[in-house]
Amino acid sequence: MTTETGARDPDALVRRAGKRADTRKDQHFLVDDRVLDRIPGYATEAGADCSHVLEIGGGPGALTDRLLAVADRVTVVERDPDFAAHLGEEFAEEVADGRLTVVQGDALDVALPEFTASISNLPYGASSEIAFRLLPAGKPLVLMFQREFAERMAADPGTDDYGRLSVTAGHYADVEVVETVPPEAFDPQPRVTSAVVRTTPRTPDYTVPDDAFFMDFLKAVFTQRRKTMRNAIRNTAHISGLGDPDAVVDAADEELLSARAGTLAPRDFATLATLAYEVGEPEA
Ligand SMILES: C[S@@+](CC[C@H](N)C(=O)[O-])C[C@H]1O[C@@H](n2cnc3c(N)ncnc32)[C@H](O)[C@@H]1O
Repeated sequence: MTTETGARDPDALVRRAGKRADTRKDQHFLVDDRVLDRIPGYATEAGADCSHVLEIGGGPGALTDRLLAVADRVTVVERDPDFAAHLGEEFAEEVADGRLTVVQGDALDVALPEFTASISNLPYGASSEIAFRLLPAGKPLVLMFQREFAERMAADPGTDDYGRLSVTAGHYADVEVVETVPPEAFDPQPRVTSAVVRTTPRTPDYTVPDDAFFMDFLKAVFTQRRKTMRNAIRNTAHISGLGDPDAVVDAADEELLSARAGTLAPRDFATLATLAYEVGEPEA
């Protein structure tokens, strides 16, 4: 059974999978054809290279089917063994001709293939960890998240939503929310609204001293987002691991020190983190 666009009917896919969704395993399946049909377009309209698309969390395969229509090759990672087996059977032809590879495993643990783009309706419970596994690959991503998470990821400095998540995501890519998706588009329906985010990789026009230290520094200063950076750097040395935060404050620019974390741009954090790394005696 297919829809008007020739894609496989999502409800029929759920039936053929022969298994009820388990919401404790983050199984909320997209069943709205219009949303399913639009998602791959967010990648293609931005010129993403779809020669090898990675999908995390294939479930019954409605999005997998749409991805196979735009990609030369798809790899899908699915943790649930029953859904992974279903994907192999439902798309046996594509598996046989090498266009689809099904990997049964946890997207946080399995070795990910070299991919040119990832398009996924992520499991809510692990969406942040999975996104930050994908972002450093420097490829275009189209990912579905909970709306609040998506908005924080895409937020600009000075807005309420702006935080560590916005800076870390913005360090790797330009981030935009391209669509919000209501609970009714899923079966079973989640309690929250979702949103599709598109990330376009970018090479920052600044450097950071060390990725891990940069992330620790951000985590630390955003625990005191309403304090001036002068106080935030001093008060959070136990989190950032700085042995001598006063040396950082003595060396830094007054303009950056008197600003609050919620208003600084990623390059400002990079400037301060570089200084902290050089003179603040970070833990080895
Ligand atoms: C929100 S559903 C999306 C399913 C399908 N792509 C869709 O759009 O209807 C998330 C899927 O991810 C799977 N999943 C959950 N945690 C996972 C993990 N850590 N690694 C890989 N797959 C996971 C679930 O079994 C489920 O099939």
